[in-house]
Amino acid sequence: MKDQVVLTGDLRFLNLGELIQLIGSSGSTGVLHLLSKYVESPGEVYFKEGNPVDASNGMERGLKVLYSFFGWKEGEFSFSQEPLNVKPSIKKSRMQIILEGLRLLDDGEIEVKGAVGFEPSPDTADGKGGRLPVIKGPLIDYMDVVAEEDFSEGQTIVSQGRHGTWMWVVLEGTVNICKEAGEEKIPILKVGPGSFIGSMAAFSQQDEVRSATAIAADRVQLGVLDRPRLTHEYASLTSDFRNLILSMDRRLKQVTRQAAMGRVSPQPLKGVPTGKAPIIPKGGSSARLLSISAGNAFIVKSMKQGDLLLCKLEKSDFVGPVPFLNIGHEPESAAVFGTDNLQMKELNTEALAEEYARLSGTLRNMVDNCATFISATTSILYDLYKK
Ligand SMILES: Nc1ncnc2c1ncn2[C@@H]1O[C@@H]2COP(=O)(O)O[C@H]2[C@H]1O
Repeated sequence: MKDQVVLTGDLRFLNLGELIQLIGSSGSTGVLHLLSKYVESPGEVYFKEGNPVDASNGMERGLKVLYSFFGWKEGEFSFSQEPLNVKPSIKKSRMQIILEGLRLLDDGEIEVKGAVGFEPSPDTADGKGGRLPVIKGPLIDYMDVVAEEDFSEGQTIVSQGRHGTWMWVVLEGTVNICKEAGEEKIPILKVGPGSFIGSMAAFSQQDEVRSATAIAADRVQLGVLDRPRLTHEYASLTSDFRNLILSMDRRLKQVTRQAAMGRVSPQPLKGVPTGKAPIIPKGGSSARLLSISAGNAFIVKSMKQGDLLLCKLEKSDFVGPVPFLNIGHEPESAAVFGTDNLQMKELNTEALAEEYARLSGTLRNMVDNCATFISATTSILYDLYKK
């Protein structure tokens, strides 16, 4: 493969977090070159299939160097697709890196290189302030946008508990995603252009209950998606792929519920068979992708503060790494425990990867976006639990 520069630009317009998301959504392998007149040597971030695996600046390498690039507020970048010749030293998921990088920057732990200072922290949906990252989706495929809708700041787009199956892609502006608990609206995430609103479970159901409330944080333009076309495409997928989509949707709902509870008080795990050996240990490199046919599995993150249950899985849910998605759970950052009656069958990851590659742009973006939401919400959950 010949080295090929596929993306160049100015860091004032696309920051490192956005670049990582962009390169991540294209699944590219190559090197991101950074140049800043405020730093002596150029920086490099090495991407393997869309994930940063190493970074270098002068003689220094690794995750700390990658975080330092979040402080490069001015400069130029170029990304070239090329084969990699580095030993991966970074194991964190894209979203964990972005969230941690932004947090370190906000906390003043990363030196800002350039004339631009800190951006003010955006307010949260409840007006109490605090930092919520904005999650952007992959580049929008306008093929499936059938209409546009405008919302003004503070307007509710969907309300938790209401029924509805419409789906949108954010074209412009930012949307606050909140969980409602009694009178309280608990902010979970902000989502920006390219992100989707509306659960993918609606593909398999005539009726769906909204799992959260979405409120326009500023002037928002949404693209209404061609649900009949997307539902038709969904129906044409293999049952394994449909189950994968539904299972991701359930994971997102569970971690979101956990994150909302975590804001009230951290919930330690109950009733999880952690006394037994895990069926997938954290970091286990030989983990396969499995589907549950009976019993339950529990995804558990072990932290200094104690074990944290991320989700409880049941029949038809997948367990183990999905090679083409990064949700930041097992095996790289969490372990899996199973009940005694747990039965699983192995999934054909090659066939699933081929099916993923054949998806329409919009459906693939929705799947990727859901994975990013899971990973981002899980990172928020970790942060809450640490406090
Ligand atoms: N943790 C989350 N991160 C991002 N978006 C979410 C999250 N939880 C819920 N949502 C969105 O909020 C929407 C509420 O309605 P739905 O359940 O149809 O679909 C939901 C998702 O699109």
